[in-house]
Amino acid sequence: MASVSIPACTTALLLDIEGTTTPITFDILFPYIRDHLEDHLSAHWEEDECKQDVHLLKKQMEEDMRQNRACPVHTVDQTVHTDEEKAIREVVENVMWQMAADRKSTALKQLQGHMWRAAYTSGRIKGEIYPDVVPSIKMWRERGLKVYIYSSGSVEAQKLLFGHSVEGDVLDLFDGHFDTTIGAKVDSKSYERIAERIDSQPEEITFLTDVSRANRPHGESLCQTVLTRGFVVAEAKAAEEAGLNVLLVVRPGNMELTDEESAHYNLITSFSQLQLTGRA
Ligand SMILES: CSCCC(=O)C(=O)COP(=O)(O)O
Ligand SMILES: [Mg+2]
Repeated sequence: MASVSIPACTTALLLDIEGTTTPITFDILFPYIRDHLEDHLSAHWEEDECKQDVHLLKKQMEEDMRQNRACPVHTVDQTVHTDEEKAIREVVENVMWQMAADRKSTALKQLQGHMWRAAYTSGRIKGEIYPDVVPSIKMWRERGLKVYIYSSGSVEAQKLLFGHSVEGDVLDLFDGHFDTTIGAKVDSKSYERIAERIDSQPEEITFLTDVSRANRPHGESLCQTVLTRGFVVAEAKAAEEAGLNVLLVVRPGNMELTDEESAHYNLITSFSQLQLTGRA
């Protein structure tokens, strides 16, 4: 395995989760949402947290409609009798649609985090982490580097995943967490804000991520992707624009890179390939 050097001025590593520290298939977490969504909404509909989640989802739907983004047309099924059942069906429909399109809206991610909480704390699910991740982070920290997470998953969901991982509670490996409340991962301003928040210059940060452009669900045209997501620029490009050093992480199941991207970015298949040149 070839090693890849990071600039000697690097003081911090910023890590994506899905496709970078954790398998992209997420074959436990996302199916859990699909299987339990309706029951979760029915059980917690009158509680403040659930009301806030639904409020945020409704604001997102309104924004999507204002932006002329494709969204589900409500086709409430005939078995639905009460206003509450109808409202729940509409939320379910919208959430399923957002998940099918792999939307990264703060509203969706907040609801998912709240739903996963009970499953993690009861031990029903555990956060997946690739085996090279924990030893590498420990080594980077021993060499004086700070390590942060920046994921579309909410900070609460991030902490649940690393706090209840297959390797136990590894939360103390991280110096901080960022999610889309600081800005979208495809917006270069988000990376500038993170640099400011961690008191670093952008060029002192190395960002490890899997996504170089918008994920396009299988069979969807580029035009559909632009309509449903409202962007085609990706997080690697946005981070680069902000002045960060970017490494693309190639893991099983990640989106295939174009020849141009493979030539442009430094690629790693394991964190253990990172070489900390010029550091004590
Ligand atoms: C934090 S666990 C859930 C991850 C998630 O919901 C997600 O969308 C991952 O996106 P990422 O930015 O880590 O690729
Ligand atoms: Mg990712």
